[in-house]
Amino acid sequence: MIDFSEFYQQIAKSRLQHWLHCLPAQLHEWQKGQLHGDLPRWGRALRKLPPTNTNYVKLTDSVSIGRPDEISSGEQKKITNLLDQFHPWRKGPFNVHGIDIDTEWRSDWKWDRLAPHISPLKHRYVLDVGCGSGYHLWRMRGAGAKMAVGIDPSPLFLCQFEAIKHFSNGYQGIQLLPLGIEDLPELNAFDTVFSMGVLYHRRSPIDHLMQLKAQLCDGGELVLETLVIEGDENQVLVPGDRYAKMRNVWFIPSSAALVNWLKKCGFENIRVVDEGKTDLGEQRRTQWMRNESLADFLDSKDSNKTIEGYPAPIRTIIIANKPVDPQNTSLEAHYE
Ligand SMILES: Nc1ncnc2c1ncn2[C@@H]1O[C@H](C[S@+](CC[C@H]([NH3+])C(=O)[O-])CC(=O)[O-])[C@@H](O)[C@H]1O
Repeated sequence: MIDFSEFYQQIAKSRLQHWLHCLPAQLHEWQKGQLHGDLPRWGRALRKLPPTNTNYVKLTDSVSIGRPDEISSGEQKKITNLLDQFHPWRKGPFNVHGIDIDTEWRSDWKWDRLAPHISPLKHRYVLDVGCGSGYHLWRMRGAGAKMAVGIDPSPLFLCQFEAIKHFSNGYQGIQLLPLGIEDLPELNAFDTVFSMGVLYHRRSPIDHLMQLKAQLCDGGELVLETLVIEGDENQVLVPGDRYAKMRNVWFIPSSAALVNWLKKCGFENIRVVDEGKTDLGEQRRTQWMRNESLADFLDSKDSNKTIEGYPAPIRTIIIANKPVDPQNTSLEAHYE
């Protein structure tokens, strides 16, 4: 249904080549398990997307692929209708041949907050864990990453990614894989690993941090973005049944507590580079995401509280490094 063979060819020549011992079999199993879900329907919509031909792939300030004047108005309508079959579009925005996919989240705002603080991505191998539709993967390539790999178990987000990629005229060095963090072997190969909006969904956040560390090469950089509460290093919120109507929220620490967790996991050079309340303009209902959004998750009389009475979402960005192991010779020395 989804063809990953070109990606396998790309990584066969790279420092990720050791991943090939398990990845193709894993993805084959995954596709077999999707036969009775929505993937076949989304796959049909993907195959109906008309071929277009562009060399316009702009990834620096936005994700804009293809110019408006490269397609007819009839094609524009057809593409818009097909893209709408991948509703709800949560992470973006994307512009495809002038079609503005105004997603629920302004993921570009998050990118703008973190970009000044991270090590330059030029020539780096980067992994984005829980990458959603892959919006940030495109921005990582735009910032010069040699290869941007995203993992996200949701088949819808894979199809959204493939839909955008369809228009990019064979653009390489970027791929979303339908895997969870728990499915990865210890690759110890990425220069930068991003985990954004994932930690609070994990039942075991310390294991999550250790799994992220196991993907980094020595000295590599972790960019961790997650929900936090205000408070000192001893404060952690474990919400009841729901937090902001989400059922799958487990641990919301303070930034100070999270710094301690990272220390405990053996990270170094840990710094909080940004912390702020989520703005109603950053997560909202749009014509491409017609379900409930942040305004519906907050107390209508007090926007400092969620509808359950918990503190409204505050998000932190923390950067840390995996220590260099003096015993370990650099991966770079082995490949390329
Ligand atoms: N086990 C797992 N492993 C990896 N990903 C997972 C797992 N479980 C769920 N996810 C994925 O993690 C993403 C979290 S959203 C952040 C998107 C982007 N990073 C953003 O910063 O905007 C945050 C939110 O919407 O609450 C979803 O796409 C899940 O499918």
